[in-house]
Amino acid sequence: MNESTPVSPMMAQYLAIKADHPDALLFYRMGDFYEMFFDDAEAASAALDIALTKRGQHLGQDIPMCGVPAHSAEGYLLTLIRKGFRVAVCEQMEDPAEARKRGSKSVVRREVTRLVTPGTLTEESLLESRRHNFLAAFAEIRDEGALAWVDVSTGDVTVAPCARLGLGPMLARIAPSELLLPDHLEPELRGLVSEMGAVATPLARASFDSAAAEARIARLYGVRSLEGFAAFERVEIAALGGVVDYLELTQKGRLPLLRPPARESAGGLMRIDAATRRNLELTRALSGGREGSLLAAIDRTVTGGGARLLEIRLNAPSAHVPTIRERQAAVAHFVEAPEVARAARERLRRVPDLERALSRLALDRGGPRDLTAIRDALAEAAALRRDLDSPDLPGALAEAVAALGGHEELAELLDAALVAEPPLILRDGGFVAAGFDPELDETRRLRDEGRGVIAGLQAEYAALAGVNALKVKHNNVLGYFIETPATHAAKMLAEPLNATFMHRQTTANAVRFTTLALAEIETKILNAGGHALELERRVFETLRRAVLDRSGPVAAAARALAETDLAAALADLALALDWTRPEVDDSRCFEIVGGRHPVVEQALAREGGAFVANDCDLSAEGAGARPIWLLTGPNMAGKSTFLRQNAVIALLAQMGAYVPATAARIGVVDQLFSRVGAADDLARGRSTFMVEMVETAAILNQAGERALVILDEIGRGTATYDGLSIAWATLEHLHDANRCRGLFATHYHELTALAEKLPGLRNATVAVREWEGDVIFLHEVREGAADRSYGVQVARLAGLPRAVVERARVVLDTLEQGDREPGGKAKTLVDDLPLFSVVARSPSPVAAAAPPASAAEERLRAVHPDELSPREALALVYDLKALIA
Ligand SMILES: Nc1ncnc2c1ncn2[C@@H]1O[C@H](COP(=O)(O)OP(=O)(O)OP(=O)(O)O)[C@@H](O)[C@H]1O
Repeated sequence: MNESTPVSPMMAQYLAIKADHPDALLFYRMGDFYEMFFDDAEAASAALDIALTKRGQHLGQDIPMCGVPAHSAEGYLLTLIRKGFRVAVCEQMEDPAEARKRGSKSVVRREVTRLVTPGTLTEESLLESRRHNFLAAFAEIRDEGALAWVDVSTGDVTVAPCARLGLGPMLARIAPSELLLPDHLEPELRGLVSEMGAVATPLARASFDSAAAEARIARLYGVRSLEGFAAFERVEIAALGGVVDYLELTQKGRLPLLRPPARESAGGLMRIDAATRRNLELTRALSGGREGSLLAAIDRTVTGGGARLLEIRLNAPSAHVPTIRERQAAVAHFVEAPEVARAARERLRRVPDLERALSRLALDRGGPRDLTAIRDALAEAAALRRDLDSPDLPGALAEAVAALGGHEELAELLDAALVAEPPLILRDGGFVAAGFDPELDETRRLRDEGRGVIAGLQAEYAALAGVNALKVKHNNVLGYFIETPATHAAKMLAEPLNATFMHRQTTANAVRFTTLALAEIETKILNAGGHALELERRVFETLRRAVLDRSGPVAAAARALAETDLAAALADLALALDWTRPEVDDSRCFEIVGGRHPVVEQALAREGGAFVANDCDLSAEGAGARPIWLLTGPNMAGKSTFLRQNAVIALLAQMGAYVPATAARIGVVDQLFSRVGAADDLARGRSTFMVEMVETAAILNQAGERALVILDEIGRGTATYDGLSIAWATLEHLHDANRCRGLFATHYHELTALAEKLPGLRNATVAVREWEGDVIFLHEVREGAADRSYGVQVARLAGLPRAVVERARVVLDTLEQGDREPGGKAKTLVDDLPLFSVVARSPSPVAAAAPPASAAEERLRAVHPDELSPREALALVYDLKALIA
């Protein structure tokens, strides 16, 4: 170490704390700022775009530094977290005056009070109110795996078995922002985790030790054994243990209010893998945003909790018929009573986010507004219960409505204790209502009416001394004092007045005194402000305790509000868009009458277009069942839309919603697969065709009898004959081996011949009409096979140069005659057809392939503008218009 620049005590403290948190930025509190030093300062100043300065020296080098004001730290934290940093927040744990008492060299005691990471946020400003923010942990014991996930901001905890192979789909479904995993797995899984949009955080293996975990979790919930919650596997306990260990680490012992862990059994949910989610654009459109996704199209919830529940349900539709029916019944209740639903939604709109307020209070990170949020939410919940209560409520809704009430005592307490609109920050005070705490009222009176109290004293003392000119005054040296003109000095200093008035000072014209009462009042006034704040803190703590004592029922009310909101929102959607209640059962039926695609329909509606509804019957039961449809039809006809709409209808039905159709009967689908041929996957650096084949393989290997498989142009990413052969074999495999329900769209018309061989295959086509060389899309799905692709016509609609379109027609005709024989007619084409020979000879292939001129063009060519009168010119315009009409 460089002798000339010894490490300052503060820097020594900084370095010691930093050494405990090497992988986080250290927000080191200094007065009103959080300061960062060294590499942290350089990284943070770049990430936050703030000035990098210097402060002193360390080992002979300048110390880089940057800082952010403590009062606006949240915004900076958000930016840092979004950019992938973790932040250790280090606070001053004592008043600097305390530290000075220990000697001039002593440093204020500081401690890291919290580690801020993507998965552990609770602040309103750091979270999206309508989305969950999950922290997940993956554990493995031998060849069994489990995933646990928790939303610290709402207290939801879930755990499910999850083999390593299933981790990708699980992460795609839950979309955690952070995944904890044993450090030895991190290198292997890092890529997968970041592909799913999460940050991977490695933890020591000990964090996942199942025996220690069990004890840790039992302690957290204050129970002897976890058996009361569910029969957890060891590996599930290990995963939960990882979460709890990390929470203890990051929250520095202050644990969030976690609900008892729910165990998700395998088989209860419709399984949907990551690619299917992407293809169906469940929560994100292919463009990346929420806009254009199915979620955006169906979300009519009016509360944050309702929106979060909707996303969960959409991501994990049920495969359990009774659960699905129960949810449908709740929606149906509101569909049948639209007025009740409307009023309920009006009320729900006013309900603050109960779950998040509750969890901030539990973490002791809450403020007065979290208390008023709970007060207001409970009041609305009670009113909602009165509005909704009726003897004919279906099961799930009846349970929710019951949970909305029963909080009167807490609601009354909060109501009496809090002002209508409190300030944001606890230490500003001013949130406790007058009349709640007599001592606080008195203290505030002293603080606010200090002058009045002093004025009262002045009158009292003037009368006592018999000196009308007696005044109570204030200056910075003496504080409050009593002053009389010098003429009264003798009387004031003599008995009996000198027993009350104590001499402080004599000036040229006046004598100054104090009294015991005045000194007391002065201290009271001075302290009143601080004291009032202290009393308010106490009240806050009492209220916080009262809320936490009832956290179970309050959390249940929060869940009930979300359930009610979701059911009413789905009913609103069904009524507004004329959706129907699907019949869901354990059969292998799949009959949709008049089905529509909600996102495409909404997009068309915005442009004034109408969606053409289509039927689909993939039922796999009964004689003559044809559970697989082979769909051919021109480009742009609506094949992809049809495929997806049926998958989406199954999904909506199983999440418990109504569906965009006039009638629907669906035998529960336990796996949903949707693939589009040759989607680009440049991010993963695989060839498009490779991706397509990997994904197809996954389906062929996994899809069972209850699966619904949607394959859109599989095989298109390679040479025609290879593609056709792969599509052919895939179709046969789905039909014979997987025996699932499915839709298969293709441009390989050759495949339609398979319908004669495979009894469960039906040919279907999307109808178009040809008119004067153009295609008109009817968007109607009918039985039968398409006669051709109309690709050339579609290309023309797309604005391909006319010469290219004409040339393509000629090539197509020749190829069709030669039956796509690679070495045959195509070869002749290259040699014989005019374009290539023309290109060789003429610089203008466009002219060479020019089409015949239209009547209007011919008419125009014949015109000599110089010879036209204005009247003739006008007549010509009319003629031309008539010609092109
Ligand atoms: N049932 C429908 N009613 C009205 N318009 C529809 C319907 N289906 C599709 N469309 C419209 O047609 C457009 C093309 O549909 P889609 O992408 O499904 O066609 P496609 O046959 O899969 O085309 P390609 O073979 O080129 O992929 C959609 O964007 C939509 O605007």
